[in-house]
Amino acid sequence: ATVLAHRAARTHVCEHAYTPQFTRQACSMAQSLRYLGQEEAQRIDEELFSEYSFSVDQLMELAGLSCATAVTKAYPLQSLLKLPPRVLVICGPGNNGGDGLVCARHLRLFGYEPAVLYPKRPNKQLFQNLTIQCEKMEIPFLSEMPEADEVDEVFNVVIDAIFGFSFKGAVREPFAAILSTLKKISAPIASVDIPSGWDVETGVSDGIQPDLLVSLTAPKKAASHFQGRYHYLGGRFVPPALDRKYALNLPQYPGTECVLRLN
Ligand SMILES: NC(=O)C1=CN([C@@H]2O[C@H](COP(=O)(O)OP(=O)(O)OC[C@H]3O[C@@H](n4cnc5c(N)ncnc54)[C@H](O)[C@@H]3O)[C@@H](O)[C@H]2O)[C@@H](O)CC1
Ligand SMILES: [K+]
Repeated sequence: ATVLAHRAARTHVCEHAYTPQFTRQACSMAQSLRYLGQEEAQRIDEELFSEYSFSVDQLMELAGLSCATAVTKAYPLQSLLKLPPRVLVICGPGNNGGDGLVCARHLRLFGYEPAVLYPKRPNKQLFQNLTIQCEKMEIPFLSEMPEADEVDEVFNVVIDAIFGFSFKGAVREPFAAILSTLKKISAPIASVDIPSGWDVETGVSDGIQPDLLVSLTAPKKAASHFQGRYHYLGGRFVPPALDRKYALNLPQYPGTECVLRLN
């Protein structure tokens, strides 16, 4: 019965795919999980807010929770060698950084000891609220990026929530210096949505090399160059009609899980 239901669901994807040129061949290609281009990811993001009436706060909460959950699966508390179980969360100036703040708050609730570096804070209520929530959770905010050897001495994992799918061009300061420190550390890096500094579609060869990548909503094209140990899909909030419209072909998340391991 499960197999039949699965087949029926796939047929459904094909019949409702929206592009007029959606041929039988494209239809069969769409059976595997789609990796999105930059503009497509931005369009889907926009549609979630405009057509599907989600608020940014809602999706950010689910995205950040997914990231914290993936971190607990890849680096369980009991496996950490450096105690206390400190984790460094580096947040950028956009929504990827917001996911990082949410992730830090959940990691604290899960028993980790996150510290946040948030050097460029947008003047928006949403980010101010997320910052206050972290402070109230007794999460320290660092005033500067620690040196590479200090990171390795103190932190078990570094969460990279610097840039997501809107990153473009050469990295500007202070993030260029932060990313160059991250290239020197040996502690594992867990990237939120995109490894920061990577071109969203082509990736880059001399960038940071995360050990964990949490792709949100659907992987972006750069994720095909990911060589770390853990690739998770998170952001379990996509309505079926949106999945069909963009032929995302999202896999079934197991049970009540908010993440799914892809590799
Ligand atoms: N629809 C979705 O799939 C969701 C997306 N979310 C997150 O939102 C992210 C996208 O957020 P945004 O569109 O705000 O953008 P980003 O967070 O990717 O980054 C935009 C910020 O980075 C700066 N920036 C861009 N290029 C730069 C460069 N070369 N040097 C220095 N600064 C640069 C921009 O000025 C802007 O402040 C996703 O990757 C994901 O993490 C989640 O919060 C919620 C759901
Ligand atoms: K990132």
